[in-house]
Amino acid sequence: MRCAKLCDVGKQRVTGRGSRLLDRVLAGVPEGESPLTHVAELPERDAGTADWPEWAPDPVVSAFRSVGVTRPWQHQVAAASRAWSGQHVILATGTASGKSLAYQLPVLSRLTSERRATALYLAPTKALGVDQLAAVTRLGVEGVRPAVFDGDTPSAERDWVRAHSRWVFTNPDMLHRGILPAHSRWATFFRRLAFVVVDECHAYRGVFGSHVALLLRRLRRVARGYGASPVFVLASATVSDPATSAGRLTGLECAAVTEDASPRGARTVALWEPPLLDELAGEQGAPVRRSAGAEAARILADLVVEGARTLAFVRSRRGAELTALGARRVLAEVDGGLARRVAAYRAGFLPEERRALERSLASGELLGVATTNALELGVDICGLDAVVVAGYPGTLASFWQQAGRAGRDGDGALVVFVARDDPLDTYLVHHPDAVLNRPVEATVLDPANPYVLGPHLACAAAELPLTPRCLALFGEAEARAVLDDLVADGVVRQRATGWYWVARERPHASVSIRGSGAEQVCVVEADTGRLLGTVDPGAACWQVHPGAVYLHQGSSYVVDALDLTDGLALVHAEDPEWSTSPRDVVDISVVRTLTKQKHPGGVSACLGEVEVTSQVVGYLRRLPSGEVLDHVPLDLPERSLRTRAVWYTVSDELLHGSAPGGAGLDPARVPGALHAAEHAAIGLLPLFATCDRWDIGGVSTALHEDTGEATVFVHDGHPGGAGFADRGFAALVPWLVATREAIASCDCPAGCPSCVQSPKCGNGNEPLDKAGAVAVLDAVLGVIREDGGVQHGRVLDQATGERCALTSG
Ligand SMILES: Nc1ncnc2c1ncn2[C@@H]1O[C@H](COP(=O)(O)OP(=O)(O)OP(=O)(O)O)[C@@H](O)[C@H]1O
Repeated sequence: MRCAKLCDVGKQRVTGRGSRLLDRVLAGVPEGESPLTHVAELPERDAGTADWPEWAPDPVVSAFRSVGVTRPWQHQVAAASRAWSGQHVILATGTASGKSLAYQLPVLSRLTSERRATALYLAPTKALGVDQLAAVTRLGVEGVRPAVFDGDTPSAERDWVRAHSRWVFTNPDMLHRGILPAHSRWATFFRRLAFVVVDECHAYRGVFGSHVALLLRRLRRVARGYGASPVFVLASATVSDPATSAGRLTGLECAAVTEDASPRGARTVALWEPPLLDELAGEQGAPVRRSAGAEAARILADLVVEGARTLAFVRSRRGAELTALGARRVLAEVDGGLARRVAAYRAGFLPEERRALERSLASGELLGVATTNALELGVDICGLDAVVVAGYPGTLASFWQQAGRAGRDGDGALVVFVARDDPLDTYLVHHPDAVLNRPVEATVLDPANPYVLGPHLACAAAELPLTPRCLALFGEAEARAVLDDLVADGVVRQRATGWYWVARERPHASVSIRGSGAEQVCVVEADTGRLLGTVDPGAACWQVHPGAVYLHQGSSYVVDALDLTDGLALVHAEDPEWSTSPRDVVDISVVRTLTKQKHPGGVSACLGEVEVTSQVVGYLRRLPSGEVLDHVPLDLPERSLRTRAVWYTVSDELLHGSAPGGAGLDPARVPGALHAAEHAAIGLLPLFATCDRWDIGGVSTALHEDTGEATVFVHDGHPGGAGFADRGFAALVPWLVATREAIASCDCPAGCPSCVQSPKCGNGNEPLDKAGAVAVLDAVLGVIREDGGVQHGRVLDQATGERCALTSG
């Protein structure tokens, strides 16, 4: 397969700069050892411009002209005009397609024509908010007084911002903790609020997305309390089904503008799988691939030698440092001057430092930069000669955001995606359509999760009493049920007119919108007493167990002690050469089956509530090459989690049967086959739900006491779930097909991290049966397909005991 595709592409390869650069990078690879699995040529696209809309006041148009924008692009006018006419709108077009102008134009026009109107801008990161403020300030439109209001704003300035700024740039954290609880101090601002801009809205997914969805409903309620109904303008480089995603996030009907009319240079996209190494052994003696970071360093160095301005995106901060270092080392042997033109970039940079970096990349003074995704959002770096993406960044949205930095008008650019040792990456480099022709994944969030809804209803009640009329905003029935619990807990009091917050202290400070909502574990440097950060209590045993290497703002620390009772992890600064990966053992019981599809032939697929009991039992120390140093045991308490899971059961006849369609497995092979199928399924779910494999977990067993059959569970890692299991259930067939393909297309003999080994398996990746997993998945998929796919299944709702036809597949 590999060869055929390459030859096809080879024939039609054009001589653009992208393919010339790729040839240079491949020059040193021995014949027959090409790491390429696919090469695609993406054509150039011309700009589609439009006239400035008639409603845009002259001073605003002149401001844009003064920064070099002579004519807007068509999608900018389409989105801006919708927002101007009062329609909520989401603009979902590519990286660097000028999304900022699309919201700046209606907002600045309104602020110019209505001298009292105000606007709010929300960014997922502080840095992006500061960058966008700088862009609006540069436009210099009179009377707007744009200002940042975030955790870094000195208190002396805060009063000024509240009183005078007409366009406030902030983030969800500040809106939650600083603005909504003190809304009476913002009364004038809220009364005149005309627009809310939600930038990079695909960042709001999973539990964080569910929090932000409820936060936006709280914002709408407070604004309504002051008589305002602002228009929402959302922007994202890439979200799937944008109108639905925006609707779920804001609770409002949103129009979508998706046709991208910005110009784009031609790009050569190469998919690259590093070779398996003979000399290194991973867990259970499995082969290890050359690390994506090491491969990226070499590619980066080759591109720099060619004079190509290149960004290499690497998954971790440490990885970014190591990749830059690796590239510099290679270059030092060629030309010391070139080595100095490579740098690392990671989180924690100040806006001035980002600007300086943008300038030196644009001028060519810097040729190569290895970076984390800190450079993904809101950095005006585009038109580069090459981008190397080392390791799938988790979502297709992020992948295109990163790849979109490459592409110059006229002469092409190169994008190289280097697979990591991981089933999802393996799948992607062997299935180019899943990278090149697939719509980006749906943004999954679940504002009805009672664990998230409860804290937000408490905050809402503390902001303004909740009346029965408001409940529709928060999902009527779910909100009533959660309020009943809050009343029973004595947190809110119900009166004839509604629900009232009773305590003196407001609940906001104890609600973390970036985690589960529970009290956080503080990570403190023991020597200095400095608070480095906080960790979700549910994740503490994972992230800050004794001995864990903890990274903060690019610096490395090692955990000395974890005290779960006091919520404290003590660390010291240390940068060992290894990283650590925790191992846990997990048990699962079914609390309630919500939907069940029973397929004649021996397979059932279910979605439901489960109780997961897990215990971190040790951790692996691993070198950057992937080599495992040792396993260190730990003694930590069990943790119990009530969440949602998707699971399938397989009958003994189907597992053992040798008739056509049966897996034909000897009973002794079943545990290893199910275990391998479970690991790969966890690795592949992020292809369908915007989650990380660390957001989910799994259990497989040859006989589960609740189902009475061989069962594979994949569960959400957050209390109440974040929608990931639901998404897995909805996409069961394509998900299992991709899982099977990822296993089958890995060329290792008996299982490795690229297919069925899991980096967090509590059983030390034992037993695993790679061929058995393919046999089980073939048998399961055969039965489901025989039954006409999932759409024709029946649903058993055990909560009501009713049977109804399944409507979603
Ligand atoms: N109509 C236009 N004509 C020419 N240049 C434009 C136009 N609109 C925007 N630009 C320029 O395109 C670049 C990218 O714009 P912008 O940063 O708004 O894109 P974006 O879509 O928000 O990017 P990202 O995906 O990184 O968030 C900027 O330098 C901007 O000045």
